[in-house]
Amino acid sequence: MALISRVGKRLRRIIQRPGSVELTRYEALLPAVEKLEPELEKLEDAELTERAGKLRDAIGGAASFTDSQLIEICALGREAARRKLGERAFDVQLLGTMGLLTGHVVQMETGEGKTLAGALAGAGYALRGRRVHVVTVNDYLARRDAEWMGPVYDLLGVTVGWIEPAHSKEERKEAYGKEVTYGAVAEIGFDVLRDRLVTNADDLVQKAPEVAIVDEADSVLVDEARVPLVMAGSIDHNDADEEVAKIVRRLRLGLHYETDSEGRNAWLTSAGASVVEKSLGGVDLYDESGSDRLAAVNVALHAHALLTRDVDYLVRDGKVQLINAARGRVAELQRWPDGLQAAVEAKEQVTATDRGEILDSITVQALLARYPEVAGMTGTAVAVAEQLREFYKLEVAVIPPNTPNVREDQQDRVFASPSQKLRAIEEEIRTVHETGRPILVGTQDVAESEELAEKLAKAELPCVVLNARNDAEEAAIIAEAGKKGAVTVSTQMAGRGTDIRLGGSDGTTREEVAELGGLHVIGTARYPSSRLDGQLRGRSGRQGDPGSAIFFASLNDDLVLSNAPDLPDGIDADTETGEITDPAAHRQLNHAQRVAEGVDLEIHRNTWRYTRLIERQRAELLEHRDKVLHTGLAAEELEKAQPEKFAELKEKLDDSDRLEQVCREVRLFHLDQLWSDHLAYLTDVRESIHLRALARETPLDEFHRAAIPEFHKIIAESASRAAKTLEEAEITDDGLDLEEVGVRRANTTWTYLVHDNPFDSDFEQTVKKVRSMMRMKKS
Ligand SMILES: Nc1ncnc2c1ncn2[C@@H]1O[C@H](COP(=O)(O)OP(=O)(O)OP(=O)(O)O)[C@@H](O)[C@H]1O
Repeated sequence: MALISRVGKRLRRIIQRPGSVELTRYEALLPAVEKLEPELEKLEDAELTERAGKLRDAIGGAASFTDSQLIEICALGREAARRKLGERAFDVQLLGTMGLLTGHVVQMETGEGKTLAGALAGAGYALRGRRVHVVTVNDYLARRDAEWMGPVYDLLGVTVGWIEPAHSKEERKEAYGKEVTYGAVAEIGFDVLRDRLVTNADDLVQKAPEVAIVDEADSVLVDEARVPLVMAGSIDHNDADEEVAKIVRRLRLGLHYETDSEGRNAWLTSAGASVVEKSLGGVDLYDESGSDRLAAVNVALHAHALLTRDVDYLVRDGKVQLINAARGRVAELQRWPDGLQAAVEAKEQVTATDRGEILDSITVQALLARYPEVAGMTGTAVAVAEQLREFYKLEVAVIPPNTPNVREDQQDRVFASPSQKLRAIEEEIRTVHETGRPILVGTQDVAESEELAEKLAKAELPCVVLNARNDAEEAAIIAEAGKKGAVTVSTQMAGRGTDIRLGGSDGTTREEVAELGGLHVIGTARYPSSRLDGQLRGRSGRQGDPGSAIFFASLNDDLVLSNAPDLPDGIDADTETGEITDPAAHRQLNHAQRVAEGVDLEIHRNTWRYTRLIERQRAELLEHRDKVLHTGLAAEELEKAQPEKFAELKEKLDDSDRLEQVCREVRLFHLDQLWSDHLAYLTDVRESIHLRALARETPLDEFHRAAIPEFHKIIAESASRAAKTLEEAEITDDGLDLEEVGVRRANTTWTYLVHDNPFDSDFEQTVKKVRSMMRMKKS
């Protein structure tokens, strides 16, 4: 017995990956959940709802769940799902639900039923009296999951809603009024930003945040964490310098400009600078008067030299559309910072989009930090366990699969050059295709997927391409990707949430395809993150299906060149095929990926250090703004500052609510304006700190020194500006003529996400530092 328990413990340690929480506590509750089943099965629907209501009465307002409450929630949830979806929640799904209810990020493999596990947790939190937001990665999933799980919530007596971009303010208010609200992360964030600008408390759509359950948690909490969501306003137009774009287009790499090996920076050589100066009519770019022009040239050069069409962006419908590298999809709503966006638009000669003053912004990380309780679910959390702990204080719980994964993950094949690698990939596709097994090839970008498809067509190996350009056909392509003989070439798009069923949509040849060995996945290069590799592999072997996966790589792939270019000596390649079997080559490849991941983490850390100060300032400001919004503070202050004019206004309006509202609008106008100016100032400081860093000052300290005193002026300044407005504005029948004194809010506002800001902070230094640190560690 003792031996069995020792072996069991050891086995558990192996299964229980490092960095994950013990599941024993939850597993021990499963028998009790099962025991309740016959009793609950006998209840009428109404009785089941009533029982959930009793649980609500017992636990409403509690700070956490006791074991018996977890048991009751799981038992009621399992029964509700069985009745309403015809799906009795598996034990592993209930482990996921319990992990979520205790504030963890649960790792459940693809296709294991996270949607239901998340919904039962949503219902559990709601019964404890918490308002829940289930945060999804896109609008489609928000609606799909809310509608799909709606009947389960309903039976448990919990109200549910969702938000999507087309929703009106009223519809949003209603959706946020439900106990559980599903919404895409961007949409929830935009509502937060819009709420921050209302001048009348009745216009608020959200209530205070309480619980967030984040779907695809690694993607949202880590990959997209530093992406700012922006709310902009005003009406001016973007004037990209087309003349500069035209000049820069003629410049040649090596002669007129250089780039660093990571492709992050580009700069003019002296020959390049003199060509530009001459073309601009003999200006001196480097004297004081030329600095605007120099900035425009630098941005245009960045757009020209470092951003590549069909890799970083597409040009579709006369618009520049950014590609999200991690997902391989068009990044809806995203744009680069203004200058760069305009420069790329000028480079591609498409109509410039509007530019606006940033009214407010929030990063995804700061958005989630607002929730006192956060939990998440994803197929790949362990690889980012450290970051989840560091940035969110979240622990990972690894839930075992319901059916064991039997996919065969084959050893990478490494080649000396990309062309030798490509030849081997073609050969692999041909060999496997001849067996009839379906094949999914994952490429790094749109351009590569198209080149490969062309090459395969020439070799009489027809394939279907799925990339950001034809994302509308995604569902149809994926539906048939598991058919016998199918060859699908896809960018990272097929990485997440895509369900490739063996045998294709009708499933008639499922058994035959399974017998052949299932789906074979081929990666054409390792991704900059092992999680992306894992997601591609995960397309095969879903829910116990047979399948296999293999990655091809070359020591001249971008990943290696950018992150670990110094190869150890004495690595030999096969003279004919270029294949390298030396384990040192594999080590180099893994090392390059670890460096890339390290760089990414360091950038995340660095961005967070800056944003943290801004977030603290924002929180302080919002506290004050809330007071102005909900009380008569503005009126009191203005009465004190301008008693005579205030008395005049009071007499005219003869309605204290109206009087308070007029004062509030004036005061909030100035407060919001000052905050927007402050944000612009902080951006300037951050950019100029780059130069100060060269003067050996610590950039972050410098940033704080510049940012803190300016912030402390805002509240007092907004009060004194409001007093001045009251003094100067003419009193009219319905208040003050504010337009006349320039108090006019932006008449159009819009929201977008900023794509990784390449000019951010001390980016380059960070990258170099991490890279050399990683090299030192290795040697
Ligand atoms: N307990 C269950 N019994 C039977 N089928 C289930 C059960 N739970 C989930 N399913 C089914 O499994 C499929 C996958 O579920 P779901 O989409 O929630 O998986 P997932 O974990 O979110 O996958 P992905 O990571 O690919 O998004 C669905 O068709 C769902 O109906």
